[in-house]
Amino acid sequence: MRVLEKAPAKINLSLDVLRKRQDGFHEVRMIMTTIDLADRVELVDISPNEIRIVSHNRFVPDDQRNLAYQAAKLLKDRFNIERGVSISITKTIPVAAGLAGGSSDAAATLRGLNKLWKLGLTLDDLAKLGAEIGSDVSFCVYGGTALATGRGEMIQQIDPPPHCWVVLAKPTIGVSTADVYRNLNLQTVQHPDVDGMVNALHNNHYEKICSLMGNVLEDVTLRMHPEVANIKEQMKRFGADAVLMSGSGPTVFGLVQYESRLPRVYNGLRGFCDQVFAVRMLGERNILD
Ligand SMILES: C[C@](O)(CO)[C@H](O)COP(=O)(O)OP(=O)(O)OC[C@H]1O[C@@H](n2ccc(N)nc2=O)[C@H](O)[C@@H]1O
Ligand SMILES: Nc1ncnc2c1ncn2[C@@H]1O[C@H](COP(=O)(O)OP(=O)(O)OP(=O)(O)O)[C@@H](O)[C@H]1O
Repeated sequence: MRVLEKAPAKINLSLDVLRKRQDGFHEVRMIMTTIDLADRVELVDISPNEIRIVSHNRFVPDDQRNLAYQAAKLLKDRFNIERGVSISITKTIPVAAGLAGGSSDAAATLRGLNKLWKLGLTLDDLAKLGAEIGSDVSFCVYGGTALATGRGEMIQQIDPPPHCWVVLAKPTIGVSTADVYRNLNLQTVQHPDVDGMVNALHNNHYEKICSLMGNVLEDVTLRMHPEVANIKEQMKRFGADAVLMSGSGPTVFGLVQYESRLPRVYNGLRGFCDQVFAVRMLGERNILD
């Protein structure tokens, strides 16, 4: 049997860090939403009792370091599954970009194996398991739009953003999430208004959403990689309505309300960055069911 799952990327419309915890993680309050930029994960039964990763992207590990491998191993061990699976990952989401590509592949693997192995688990069960793999995996199990708290694994679905376009530009550098959190100085951060953003989404207020976008990790990554600031500047100059770095970066995204404005922003950025995408928001609930 064969199961195909879509693994969409996320962006953070708002990302606040409250404190550092005893376990080394940081307590966050952030708003994540799914966009129409997705990897494809194909799961196929194989006769040897093993997990095989197939990916033609040289930046993606094909062994136990792959988050999709870890997702399959977790289900196999937890539910004593004596079956093999081949996991083919077709990457579209840039790697180490702040877009949760690996986390979304892991989440898609959890959803897909739940079907392939007929485990009968709910999305809540899968999200709980996903938290054992990484902080962003729980959100990626559900997709949609959510307020994420704890270390990012506590998910509350909220209203989706209005229909608009998202332009993404990923500079050639990769960023380590652990390094960015380590270099964050909580004494000096400007906290974004996360609750204001929840309200703006509820009221479907596009201009308010644009004005409230904020990410406390942005300054840290900008200090480490000044070229990210340049991309932000260019994206504003070419006409995006609001511009922010996603997650720990380095990808910068810009919101564009009118399709007529899109070519100017997209083509303008292509002069600065190899990896530029123009996609739709995909923040509605239950898109992955
Ligand atoms: C930046 C975000 O992508 C925003 O959505 C997430 O907070 C990071 O999620 P992630 O990549 O799934 O992170 P994990 O794989 O769980 O953790 C990677 C590293 O980031 C740091 N980390 C991550 C999440 C968190 N709430 N606090 C942290 O300090 C830890 O040093 C951890 O070892
Ligand atoms: N399925 C996968 N796809 C991409 N990278 C993976 C995968 N599994 C493991 N990795 C490893 O994880 C690292 C981070 O990649 P990923 O694309 O998930 O980062 P990210 O988008 O910054 O994640 P996040 O936004 O959750 O912090 C990569 O350098 C790669 O070695």
